[in-house]
Amino acid sequence: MTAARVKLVEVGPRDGLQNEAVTLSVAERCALITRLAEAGFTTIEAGAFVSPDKIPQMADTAEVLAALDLKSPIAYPVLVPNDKGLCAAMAAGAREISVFAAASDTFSLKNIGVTIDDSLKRYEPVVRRALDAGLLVRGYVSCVAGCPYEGHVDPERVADVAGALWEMGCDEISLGDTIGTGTPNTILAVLDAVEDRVPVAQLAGHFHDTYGMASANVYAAWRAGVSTFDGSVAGLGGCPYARGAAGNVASEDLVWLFKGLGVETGVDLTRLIEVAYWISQRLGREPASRVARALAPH
Ligand SMILES: CC(C)(COP(=O)([O-])OP(=O)([O-])OC[C@H]1O[C@@H](n2cnc3c(N)ncnc32)[C@H](O)[C@@H]1OP(=O)([O-])[O-])[C@@H](O)C(=O)NCCC(=O)NCCSC(=O)C[C@@](C)(O)CC(=O)[O-]
Repeated sequence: MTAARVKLVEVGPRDGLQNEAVTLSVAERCALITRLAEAGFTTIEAGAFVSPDKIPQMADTAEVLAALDLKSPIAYPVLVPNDKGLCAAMAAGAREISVFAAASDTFSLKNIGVTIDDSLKRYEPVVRRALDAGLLVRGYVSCVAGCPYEGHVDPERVADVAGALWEMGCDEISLGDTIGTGTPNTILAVLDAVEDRVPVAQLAGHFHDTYGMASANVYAAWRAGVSTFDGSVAGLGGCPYARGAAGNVASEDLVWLFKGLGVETGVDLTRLIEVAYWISQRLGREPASRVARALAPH
């Protein structure tokens, strides 16, 4: 059953900016978030409470949250890797957090310094505490269609990690094709395995566009019943622990794709493209999205 309305999660201010060479100021990060909200996004990933030594672009996420209206209907989730991150997120007033695991041990070790099993043990009390405090919790699984270090990833491994996060109480599980090697068949095999453990309505597709397959993967996942998709304005970003990985599917591509399918997103494409050009100029790059380039503002 395909959804007539999809939820688009704008991850540019986190996943996008975390891998850009230019580190933006808090004011610029807030301006980006505000413009994305004005374009119609209702969920905007606002930052990450991770080590500033590892990801300097996400330093001062508490200051970003302090400048946002956290009581507005717009959700501003933040990444949290451990209890220290949760404490900081809660102190900053976050109402939604995301924990992030992987389906590859090597990637997990490079990204967060622990194996998959140890990460799940670490997340269990973090998720419980966040839920007890009334926060919403998303669980990410990286490398669902391939790992930059280990290559092939077994869909059953993805299902085990997604299932473990779901059983911890996560409200939503986002399946990350971190290096963008997936094609529709790969993604459908992953969904097939994961759906035995997590209801499809609670899944999100998080596809990077390294090989230009992200929109095809979104379409396949939507046809398979997924109705939440992550995207990044202008296709910003990548992952610091996956060298060569391109950014997320551009949010402009998502809006264009779903517009063509007659599916409601709530996002104004013209305003979004203005934001794509504004942030790209600030970062000294071109928007990665061909939709944005085709519809470039004069
Ligand atoms: C996970 C850690 C923190 C472990 O880092 P660690 O070094 O193993 O942790 P530690 O406990 O040994 O602590 C070392 C230092 O980090 C500090 N520290 C410890 N925790 C925190 C924290 N929460 N916030 C701030 N500082 C922290 C801690 O206080 C200490 O400081 P020191 O005493 O040396 O001054 C580190 O490896 C880290 O921050 N890694 C960055 C992970 C990251 O942000 N990756 C990118 C996001 S994931 C992604 O992009 C994929 C995704 C989600 O988009 C989906 C997809 O596309 O696949």
